[in-house]
Amino acid sequence: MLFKTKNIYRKRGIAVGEKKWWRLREIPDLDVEMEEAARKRVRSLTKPVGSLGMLEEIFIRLAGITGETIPDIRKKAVVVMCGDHGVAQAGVSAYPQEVTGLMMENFLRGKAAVNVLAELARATVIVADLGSLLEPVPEGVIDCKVRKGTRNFLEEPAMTVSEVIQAVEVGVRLAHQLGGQGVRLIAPGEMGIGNTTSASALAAALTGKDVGALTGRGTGITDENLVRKQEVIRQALALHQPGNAMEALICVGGLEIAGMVGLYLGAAQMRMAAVMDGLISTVAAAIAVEMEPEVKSYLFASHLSAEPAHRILLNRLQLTPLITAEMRLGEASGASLAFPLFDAAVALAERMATFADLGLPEPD
Ligand SMILES: Cc1cc2ncn([C@H]3O[C@H](COP(=O)(O)O)[C@@H](O)[C@H]3O)c2cc1C
Ligand SMILES: O=C(O)c1cccnc1
Repeated sequence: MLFKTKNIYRKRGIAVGEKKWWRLREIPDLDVEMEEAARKRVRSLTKPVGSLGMLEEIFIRLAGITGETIPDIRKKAVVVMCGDHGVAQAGVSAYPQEVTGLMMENFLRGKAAVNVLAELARATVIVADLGSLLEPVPEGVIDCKVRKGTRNFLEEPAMTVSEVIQAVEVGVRLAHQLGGQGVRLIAPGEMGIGNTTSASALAAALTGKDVGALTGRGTGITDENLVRKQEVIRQALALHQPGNAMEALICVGGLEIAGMVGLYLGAAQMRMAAVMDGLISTVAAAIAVEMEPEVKSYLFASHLSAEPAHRILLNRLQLTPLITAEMRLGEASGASLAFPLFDAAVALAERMATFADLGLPEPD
């Protein structure tokens, strides 16, 4: 049976937007005094004012996030959230659904792109299964499977309210655990064949932008399949008519995307800086910001994906990507690639001489 989201709420009696069930802790404000001290420190360094560009901004915001004069960001984690998508049956990806499970095993062996890049950045890689079709969940993967794949959102909402709640909570709790272990920089990543269709539909629902303008080729689909992908998204949005971000997540989202929403919420609650990757992670971050606007202060954009919706979402979040490398992979590969820039930002502020060290007056 087809039904609209509002009816789901009525059926289950859950006021998803009002109860703030994801708020395991309050999101702390940034430490503005520490930010001010960091800004002063950056100005005092032996270089023209502003010449280290975004590296300066990173250092200042990290100081505000951590409350530390020299933020200790040695502990970094990449969390690859995995889930399959019912809509993949509509022929919207260039690859079959089995690839999701195969890639999970690849992550475990340390052989995926994200493993290589995370290792270079000395970041830990954690893999969590929220909804893959793979059974049993391989040892080494965190088993938090809510359901084997989402429903095909061309026919019915992808998830139920309670499934979304479970998946978001997985992310929030995982972020809390990592924060408790001293992780200061987190990069939510994902694996899920078909998830650029889900993410583009979410981006369209969030921004109201034209589906034709924001839908890309994901894994590299043909012209013909791109037209089909756009049609799938239009049909799904016409069917469900989501009225807000949470309704959109329920109707056209994914389990791994909901889990990433939780990671961003949990990261902010734990004063962790969250580095976004490409389209899928950014749409999850944008949903988290809709749920809790304070999340935005904890977000950093790593790279600009070739997916057109990514630029649109970054503009909406008013964030500038550090890297433009025409990547379109996901997994948190772009975020991992950007991790060393964060170390660079801190090292520069910590180790450069100041004008005072040279016996020169500071710039006005
Ligand atoms: C081998 C392989 C490795 C990947 N790693 C990330 N993705 C990326 O591609 C998928 C999204 O694209 P689409 O919507 O077109 O299916 C996601 O799983 C994403 O993380 C991969 C895709 C493949 C094929
Ligand atoms: O932007 C992304 O994250 C992306 C793009 C294509 C395929 N998978 C992920």
